[in-house]
Amino acid sequence: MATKAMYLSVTNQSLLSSPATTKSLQVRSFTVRCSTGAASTGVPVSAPWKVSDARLVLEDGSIWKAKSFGASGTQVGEVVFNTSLTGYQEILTDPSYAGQFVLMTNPHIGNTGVNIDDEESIKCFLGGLVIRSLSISTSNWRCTESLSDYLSKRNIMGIYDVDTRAITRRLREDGSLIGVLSTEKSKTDEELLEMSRTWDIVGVDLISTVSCKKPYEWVGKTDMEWDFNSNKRHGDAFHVVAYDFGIKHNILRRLASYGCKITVVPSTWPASETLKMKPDGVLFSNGPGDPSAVPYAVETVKAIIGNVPVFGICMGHQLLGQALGGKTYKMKFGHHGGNHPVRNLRNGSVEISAQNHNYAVDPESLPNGVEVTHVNLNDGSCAGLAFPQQKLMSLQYHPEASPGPHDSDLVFDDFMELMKREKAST
Ligand SMILES: NC(=O)CC[C@H](N)C(=O)O
Repeated sequence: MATKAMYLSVTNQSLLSSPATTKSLQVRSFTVRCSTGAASTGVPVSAPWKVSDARLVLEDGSIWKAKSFGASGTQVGEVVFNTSLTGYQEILTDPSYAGQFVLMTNPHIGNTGVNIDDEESIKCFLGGLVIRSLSISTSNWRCTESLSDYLSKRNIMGIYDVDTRAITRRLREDGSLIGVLSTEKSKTDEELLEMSRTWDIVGVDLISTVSCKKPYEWVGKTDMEWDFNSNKRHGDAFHVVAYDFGIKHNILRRLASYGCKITVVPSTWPASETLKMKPDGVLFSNGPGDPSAVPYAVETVKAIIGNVPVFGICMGHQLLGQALGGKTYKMKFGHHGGNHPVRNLRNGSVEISAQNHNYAVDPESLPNGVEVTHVNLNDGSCAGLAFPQQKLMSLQYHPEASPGPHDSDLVFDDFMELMKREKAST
């Protein structure tokens, strides 16, 4: 197996570096001879490299031949591109990607394998993974499994050897597209195209498919060696109720590291039950899909705001925007990556942030008194809100993420301050 992988590497590299087909063909015959010894017997052998066995059919009619890894089958989803250089495991386990295929623009994926510490939830909720090149070996001291085995066990489809740059350009020009991934030869291109054109992600409640089913307590903190802001803690122990719309574990770890006692509740948990618990604060989490498709969650948020300090992250921010009377809209291709510059309008500083969203709050639609606190510097879209009168703060991006920079982590301090002020005033 290792030998086969080695030859695949040689073949692929040569194909990439040489424009001459003859040269790549020479390398291929070299691979056959050396890996099987068949040349000496003259017996023809099947190619030791993997041939295209999967298709990605986009709703615009384009068909992309690819090689499969992970699960087989047929799956429909919205294709989004993510520009992060690292963190594919956190992306795979971020429940906000439910219903979507993530295309990584970084061409080389799988090189650090996967490990037991980087999971952001209990499973992979995304529809599939689309990459240019699948690393043939893993090299990382924390690695416990290869990406390929990991996806197979979780029944998630992946494809590689596909022109991710060309697809990304198409998504940038035309906006997000629905696609169908298939390894099933029996399905025609037309059938797959029809599937992509009849499925939609807009207006679908996806948070109910990822949320926990009953409340639970969370105690795990960020591992000390990864905790960059531990000297800033002031030692108060706040009780936070965290609404699980698809919550990432690192949000919970960060709150635990700040000394919070955390009760995680399902997306349908009634506001009245939350208020009965008399929490010091409520967190509305990230989550998948269209914020307009979950009016019950908006009603819950509406019933809670004003009563206790609240913090919304991503989907939570969008639901707060709607609960305040504002509107959300679908962006052309959204923001998915680990290096989005955001300006904090309160102090003028710029944060490099991790982002993953296709929807945004329209600041023009918000009532007077609501302050836009953060702006995405790539396109000027709203990246954060505050409404001090209602003890409310929110971010459209991910302060808990660690794409390299930890610039946004201090916002958890702001949430602690909000709860501290409220506690002192009551
Ligand atoms: N990460 C999130 O919470 C994503 C929010 C929402 N599903 C969007 O795509 O905009």
